[in-house]
Amino acid sequence: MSVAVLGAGAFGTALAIALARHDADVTLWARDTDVVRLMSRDRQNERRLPGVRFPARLAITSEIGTVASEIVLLTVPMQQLAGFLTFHSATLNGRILVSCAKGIDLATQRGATDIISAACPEAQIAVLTGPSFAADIARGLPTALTLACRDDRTGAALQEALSTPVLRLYLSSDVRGAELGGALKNVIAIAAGVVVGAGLGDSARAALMTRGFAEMNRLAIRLGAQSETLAGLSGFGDLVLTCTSDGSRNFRYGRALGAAEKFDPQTTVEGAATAKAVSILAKTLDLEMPIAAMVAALVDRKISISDAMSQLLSRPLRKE
Ligand SMILES: NC(=O)C1=CN([C@@H]2O[C@H](COP(=O)(O)OP(=O)(O)OC[C@H]3O[C@@H](n4cnc5c(N)ncnc54)[C@H](OP(=O)(O)O)[C@@H]3O)[C@@H](O)[C@H]2O)C=CC1
Ligand SMILES: O=C(CO)COP(=O)(O)O
Repeated sequence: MSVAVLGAGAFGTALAIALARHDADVTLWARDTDVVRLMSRDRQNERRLPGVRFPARLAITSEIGTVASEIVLLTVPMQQLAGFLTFHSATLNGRILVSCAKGIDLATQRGATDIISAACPEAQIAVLTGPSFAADIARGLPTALTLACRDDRTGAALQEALSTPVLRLYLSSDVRGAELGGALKNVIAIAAGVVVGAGLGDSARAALMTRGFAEMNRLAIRLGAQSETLAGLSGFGDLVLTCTSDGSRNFRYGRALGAAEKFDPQTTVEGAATAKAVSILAKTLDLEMPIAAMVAALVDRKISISDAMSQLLSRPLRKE
């Protein structure tokens, strides 16, 4: 079995390592020839996933045209996905494309699978998502993810091809629910970080996670997702992980906002743009998404932390 992973960030590198360790022929593609040269020389991704050696079956390339695998994992960040596909759709059309990005495109307010199917209409599309830090996958720690695909046979084949003894994939046909769970939990993770950074305590964080989960469901179900999917690994599972762990960049970013501390602007924080996309969607769909609106306003520095909190706390009392 051969798999290509396009995008040599932390997640793409970790998946490539995990699959190559488990006897797959894996090609990891990066756009930058210097990065490819260094990874080939050092047999590790020093910048994005330092300290984890590449298995022998992991090949590295900057030549996307030489990538022959039928199964292709797309691991570039969400806000770069549409631009990436503009360049590479001819190469990728007709293959099995597995979306691994967690976000909503700000320019179009569309999820990854809609962006992929618009660029590559002949491709078969799946979503791989769930609670999984790149560092954990790369270390071979046990991880469980959702593999969502509308076509049952392709989904089952991908589940088989991409599972390893420590990377367990659960199959779903709810592509919309899987991609929205992964996208929306990042927004709530930023808000959870804000609560912790502002010193509001763990009880407030638990309340925010719970109300955030209700908000995730509200939007996702309106967009055609199934509530069972949101309650699974791709929604609730990933929400728990990213709202409670320092390993999450979204959580750390929110915590820095809440504590008025600096944060490295080069870090990938998918929830920031996604919160803005969600706020636009909420207006269009006439949905109440107060936590996403608060995160969007905080990201753009349109509101102070204390004003954000008092706005949330002064909302009318209502039934749960
Ligand atoms: N890290 C994690 O633990 C997890 C991440 N994810 C998801 O995976 C996605 C990627 O995240 P992650 O790997 O962590 O991100 P990183 O910040 O580690 O790396 C981003 C990578 O994307 C590459 N990239 C950016 N734009 C383009 C482009 N236009 N064409 C080609 N490559 C590009 C960058 O290349 P360059 O260095 O040249 O800029 C870099 O290698 C996100 O949606 C994230 O939510 C999902 C689960 C876990
Ligand atoms: O999605 C992730 C874990 O499942 C990674 O979260 P961060 O992007 O917040 O680091």
